[in-house]
Amino acid sequence: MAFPNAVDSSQELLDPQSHVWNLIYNYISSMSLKSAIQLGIPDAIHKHNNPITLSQLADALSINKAKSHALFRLMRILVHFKIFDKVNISNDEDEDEEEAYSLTRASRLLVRDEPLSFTPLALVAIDAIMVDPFHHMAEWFKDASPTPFFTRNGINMWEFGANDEGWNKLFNEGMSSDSQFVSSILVKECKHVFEGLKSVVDVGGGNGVVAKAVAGAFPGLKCVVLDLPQVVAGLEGSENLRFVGGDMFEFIPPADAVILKWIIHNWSEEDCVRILKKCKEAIGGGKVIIVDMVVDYEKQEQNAIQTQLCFDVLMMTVMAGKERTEKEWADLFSSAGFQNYKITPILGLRSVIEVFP
Ligand SMILES: C[S@@+](CC[C@H](N)C(=O)[O-])C[C@H]1O[C@@H](n2cnc3c(N)ncnc32)[C@H](O)[C@@H]1O
Ligand SMILES: O=c1cc(-c2ccc(O)c(O)c2)oc2c(O)c(O)ccc12
Repeated sequence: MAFPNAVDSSQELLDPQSHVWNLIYNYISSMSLKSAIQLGIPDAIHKHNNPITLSQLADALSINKAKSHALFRLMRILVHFKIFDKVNISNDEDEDEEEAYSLTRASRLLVRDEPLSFTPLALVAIDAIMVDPFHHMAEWFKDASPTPFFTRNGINMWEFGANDEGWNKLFNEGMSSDSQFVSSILVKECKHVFEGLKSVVDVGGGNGVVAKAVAGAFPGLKCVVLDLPQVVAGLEGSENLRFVGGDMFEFIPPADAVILKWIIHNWSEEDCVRILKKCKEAIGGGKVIIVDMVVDYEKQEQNAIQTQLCFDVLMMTVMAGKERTEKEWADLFSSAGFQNYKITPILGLRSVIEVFP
C-alpha cells in the first residue's frame, strides 16, 4: 500500500527516522556520563597525571578484565561527546604507539577534588529518583497536579525534601557545587555589583556557598542566608555571615541587597511577584541581584538554546517554574513595582540581573 504522501525515495523515510532516533536514545548519553562519574573516570585520569591507556584505566578503576572492551565502548561515546580526549602515546622510541585518554576542560570540571567541580549537580540532575517525575509528564497534562513531580510524589519538591533527608542532602550538595562555580566568577567579574553594599541577604541561599564567597570577598559586608529550616539546620555562620531559617513568602530580613540565585526560575509569575514584593520591602532603596537564565531563542547559539529549553521543561516538571525571556523578566519586575533593571550576561547560560525599585 502506497504511503499517503508519495515518498520519492527511502531517504525521505530514513532521514526523519534518524532524526527521531537521535532524540529517543539521547538519554543514553546522559547515562553514559553518569556511569563515568560514578566509576570515577575523571578522577582516575586526573590522578594518573598523564594520558591513561585503557588497561591502565581498567586497573585504576578495578574493573573486571572481561569488561575492558565495554569500558572502551563507554569511553568511545564520551570521546565522541568531547568529555574526554583520545591521544596516541608511545613510552619509548621503538615501542608502537598506543591509544590513551586525557581530560578535556569539560571533564576537568567533573574531577571531584576540583574546587569548581559540578559533579554533585550532575548526579542530582540524573539521579533515578530525580528523573522519575519525567515519566509522569504525559499523565500530568491531563490531571489537576501543579507539576509532574507532584503527580509522581503527591507533594511538592520542598515538602519532599523536608521529609527525605537523603534527597535533601543530595539536592543541596548539587546546588552548592553550582554555587561554588558561579561564585568564583561573581566575586571576580562582578565586584561592582557588590561594591558599596553594607548588608546582603541571599534568599534561598541553601548551604550558604554564595554568601560565604561574597562575605569572604567583602569582609565589611554583613551577609545573611535565608532558607527553609530543614536546609539551614545545623549550619555554622561566621563573623559576617549568619543563617536564618524561614519562609521568603512571609519575611525577608532587611538589607541593602537581596540575592536570588536559581530562585525566580523555580516559581510561577504569581509566586515570583510575591517573592519580589517581599524583596522590595526588605531592600528599601537598594537592589535585587538575580542569577538566572535570560532566554533569547533568536540570537543565542543552538547548544545554549537547547540547554535553556531543557531547563525550562525541567522547571515545568519539578517546580511549576520557567526560564524567561528579557520581556518576561521586564514584565515580572514591573508587576512587582520595580522601575529599572540591568542584565549582565557574564555567566554563559545565565546572567546577573540587577533590579532597582
Ligand atoms: C534551586 S535551589 C537554589 C539554591 C541556591 N540559591 C543556589 O543557587 O545554589 C532553591 C532554594 O530555595 C529554597 N526555598 C524554597 N522555598 C523557599 C521558601 N519558601 N523560603 C526560603 N527558601 C526557599 C530551597 O530550600 C533551595 O535552597
Ligand atoms: O539541576 C537541577 C535539578 C533539579 C531537579 C529537582 C527535582 C527533580 O525531580 C529533578 O528531576 C531535577 O532541580 C533544579 C532546580 O530546582 C534548580 O533551581 C536548578 C537546577 C536544578
